[in-house]
Amino acid sequence: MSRLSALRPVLALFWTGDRRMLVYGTLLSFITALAGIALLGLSGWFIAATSIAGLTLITALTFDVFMPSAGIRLLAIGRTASRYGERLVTHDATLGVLAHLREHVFRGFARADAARGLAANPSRLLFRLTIDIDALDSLYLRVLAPVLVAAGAALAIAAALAFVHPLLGLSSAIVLLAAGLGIPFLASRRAAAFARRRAHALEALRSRSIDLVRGQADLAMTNRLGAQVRAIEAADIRLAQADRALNRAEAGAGFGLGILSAALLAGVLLAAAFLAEAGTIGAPIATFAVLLALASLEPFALLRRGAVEFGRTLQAATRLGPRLTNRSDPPKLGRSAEHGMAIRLESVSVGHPGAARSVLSDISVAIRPGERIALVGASGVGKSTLLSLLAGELNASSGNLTVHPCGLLTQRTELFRDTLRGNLALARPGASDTEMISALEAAGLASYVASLPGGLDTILGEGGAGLSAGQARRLALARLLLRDAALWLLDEPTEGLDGNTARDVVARLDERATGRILVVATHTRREASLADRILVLRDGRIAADVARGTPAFDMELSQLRPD
Ligand SMILES: Nc1ncnc2c1ncn2[C@@H]1O[C@H](COP(=O)(O)OP(=O)(O)OP(=O)(O)O)[C@@H](O)[C@H]1O
Repeated sequence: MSRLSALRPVLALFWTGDRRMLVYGTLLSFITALAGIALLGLSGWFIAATSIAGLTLITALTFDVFMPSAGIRLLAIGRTASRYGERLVTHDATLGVLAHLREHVFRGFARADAARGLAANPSRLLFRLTIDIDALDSLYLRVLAPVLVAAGAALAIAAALAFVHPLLGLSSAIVLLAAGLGIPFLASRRAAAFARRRAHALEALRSRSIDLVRGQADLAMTNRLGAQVRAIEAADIRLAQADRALNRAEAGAGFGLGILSAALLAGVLLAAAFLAEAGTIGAPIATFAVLLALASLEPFALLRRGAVEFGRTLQAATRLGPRLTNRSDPPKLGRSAEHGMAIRLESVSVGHPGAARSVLSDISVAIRPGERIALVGASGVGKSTLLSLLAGELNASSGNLTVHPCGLLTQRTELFRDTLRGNLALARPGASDTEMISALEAAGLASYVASLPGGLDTILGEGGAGLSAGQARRLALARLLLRDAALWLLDEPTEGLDGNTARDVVARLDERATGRILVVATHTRREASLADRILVLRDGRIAADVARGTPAFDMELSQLRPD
């Protein structure tokens, strides 16, 4: 039961989406199933009734062939039309639901706490957004709608058989509902572990294959190619074993439903023969009852696939559920963002989520508009953490914070598989080519881009592949320069650039940063020379705060890495 409760957020999302389409789809499926069953029953009755009517002249002349044959034609055409409509509506509804779901999952993963967790395992997002969401399409198409349709059809058949004889109706209702739903239920329990195993094997197969392709050179150098290939083969074998087990479970459910169908048919046949013998019903009604019984299990047969996939569906719902609830990020403590105001931190402490202690404690500092700050200190002291706090990526655990909207250049350059233009436009969607080229110039990359045949339309590979590390860094810098933010936060902006380019970039930054607040985390003299104030971090606190023009400033500068 607790596992079933994992479906709640998914079902709630289905319901808040376009539920009309889901309801129409189910109704159309129900009409299609009913029309098929009624067609068989009415045809059987009609054939039997016409042949009996033909035995004597009077009945042959008086028997109305038109109404039943019109009914048969109506049912045949109606079934075709409703099947067409059902396919259209149910698939449209499913695609709509999946799109809705994908958006919610993505929003869930975009929350700061989840995004940080994902950074450690990016393939997880890919799997959640692809195979987990796809696994949920069977919830409506193969489980919810077919269960409702099969149960509804069973009740309708039982009601029709109750007209033949009440006991026949009651017993068929019990058999159809108990065994028709029970067999797929048992199949789903039998298959659940295999369905989950299949999903794990598929993820392992995909991620190991990606590792093989991406890390081919490293694997070859360390003589691990063979081991990686064997790991892929092992995942493939597990996948095939799970597939075989699932196929067996599905075949078993099919076999069970086949036996049930034969047993029900035999039972109704015997009952109809008994009732006909007793004179309670005639041959046409007996034929009608037998053919209804013949068709009654058809809607249940559609449950087989959904039943064996149900374990996977539950697993996907369990994984995605926490991302679907409407929790927002925790409020940012004492944070206000007002234009024209300086940055102000009052007794602020900050740490990384899940870490035992704060990285920075009880920090107080005020930064005036237009001021340029260099953050210096030993590696791991918390410079990047302070930038993340100012950028709003981390929350303060205590204290008050006033900060501007900002542009942030982190140590890890995030570039996307897109054109250079697309990568730059992330910073300012409406930016013109001239503005982009000017930003590239300021970042020292314009002449390289001009030398490319595609110019700004050149497509980058995943993660900026196609650019050297230094070029990628300059492109990220150009993207920052395009952002017209009052505050620029730069984390070691010229790391990885050669001396000449780095000096050039610092000079251009100096020019472009006029009028903005600049906070640069750095280990080098050339970057710190941009600043008119140096904050020295030590042991989680600000150990020194020195202004340009003082001997202390020159001393701090001299202790930094020379260019
Ligand atoms: N995502 C994270 N989760 C947990 N702890 C982290 C995380 N990122 C950094 N830390 C820890 O926070 C502390 C400060 O790290 P931070 O990156 O801010 O240092 P830094 O001064 O910028 O170092 P560097 O000069 O090497 O870039 C370190 O002890 C580090 O281990």
